[in-house]
Amino acid sequence: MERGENGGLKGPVQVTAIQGDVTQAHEVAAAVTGAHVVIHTAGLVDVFGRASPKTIYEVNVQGTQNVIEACVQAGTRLLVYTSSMEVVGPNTKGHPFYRGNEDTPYEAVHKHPYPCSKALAERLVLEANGKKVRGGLPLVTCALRPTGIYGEGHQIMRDFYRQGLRLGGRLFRAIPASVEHGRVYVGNVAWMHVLVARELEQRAALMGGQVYFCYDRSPYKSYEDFNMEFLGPCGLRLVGARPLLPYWLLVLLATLNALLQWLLRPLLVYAPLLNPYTLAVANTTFTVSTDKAQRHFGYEPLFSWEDSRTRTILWVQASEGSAR
Ligand SMILES: NC(=O)c1ccc[n+]([C@@H]2O[C@H](COP(=O)([O-])OP(=O)(O)OC[C@H]3O[C@@H](n4cnc5c(N)ncnc54)[C@H](O)[C@@H]3O)[C@@H](O)[C@H]2O)c1
Ligand SMILES: C[C@@H](CO)CCC[C@@H](C)[C@H]1CC[C@H]2[C@@H]3[C@H](O)C=C4C[C@@H](O)CC[C@]4(C)[C@H]3CC[C@]12C
Repeated sequence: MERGENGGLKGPVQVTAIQGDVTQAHEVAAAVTGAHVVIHTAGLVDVFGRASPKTIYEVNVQGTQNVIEACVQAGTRLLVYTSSMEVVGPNTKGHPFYRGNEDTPYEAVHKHPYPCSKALAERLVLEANGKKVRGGLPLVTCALRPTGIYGEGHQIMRDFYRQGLRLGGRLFRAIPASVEHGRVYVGNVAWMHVLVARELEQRAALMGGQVYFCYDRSPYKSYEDFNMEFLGPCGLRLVGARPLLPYWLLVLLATLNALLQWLLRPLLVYAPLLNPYTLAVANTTFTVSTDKAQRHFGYEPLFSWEDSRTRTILWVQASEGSAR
């Protein structure tokens, strides 16, 4: 194997897939045994009410506890956790977080099961830093907090695309363009994980117990305007310079959806995109501006904004065939 541009090993890599459920401690233990570093990214991402709060807790919190325990038992010293921006916010009060960093004061108050579970899991991971693993050495942990991830495989982007096609090539603005929402390209999120995994051992004193926002040079825009960076070149247009529906009506629709979800629960899972929580997230400014990852472990985005945009557009276009 030779060294690549970024100093990493280049060439074929052997991957062994081990399938397992993080809620099953013995399955996690089997997967972790013999590992030098663990990147724990598994999670139940549900802000739509598809899964019960109990299931979200079991996967995201109990699952993370199982991963920590497996590291301790197996003597694995390095643990990287995929947390989320939602551990910080937007909070239930709708306070904006504008170009914030890891040290920006913010009242992180959550009620929804998903951010609550991510916050609890992140705390478990950070508190486990320094815990003795088998063999007596200390565990070194850190947490990465991506903002809204986009790129190939982004299901919600595909859903918006299909909806736009059904509506004759149009989407209708619901959120003011002035509300900025942080986004990061999936390849850069992955790259940041790889760098942390690579550097954590050497820089344990600096990086152990730390949190890092995942960021790149994607532009600051509203959720809908950002999506149009990809959906526009795929033939869709966003109608309206301002939201077409007044905010109070969106709140009413979101509340009706929540009520319907509750009423229909015994019969079926009704989980539309719009609910009071997703509306609040989409309608609250949350953007990150930081260089902590660069300072601590030399992170630079692997994919430029232009590359990230092109790759995402190509993926959306490729999904067109299956959309019709
Ligand atoms: N999508 C985002 O915008 C975003 C933003 C910030 C953080 N995150 C975090 O990134 C991680 C990956 O999210 P994603 O958006 O790729 O979601 P995803 O649903 O595509 O990936 C989650 C993965 O976890 C696996 N998983 C779920 N339950 C499991 C279980 N019980 N045992 C083992 N594996 C299980 C799924 O099979 C899936 O492969 C999650 O931890 C999520 O909280 C996502
Ligand atoms: C009101 C609609 C008009 O078009 C738009 C609704 C969009 C919402 C469904 C999404 C807006 C923001 C998204 C979330 C955000 O990007 C960050 C997240 C963090 C991550 O850990 C999980 C996914 C998510 C919660 C993401 C989910 C979808 C949105 C709420």
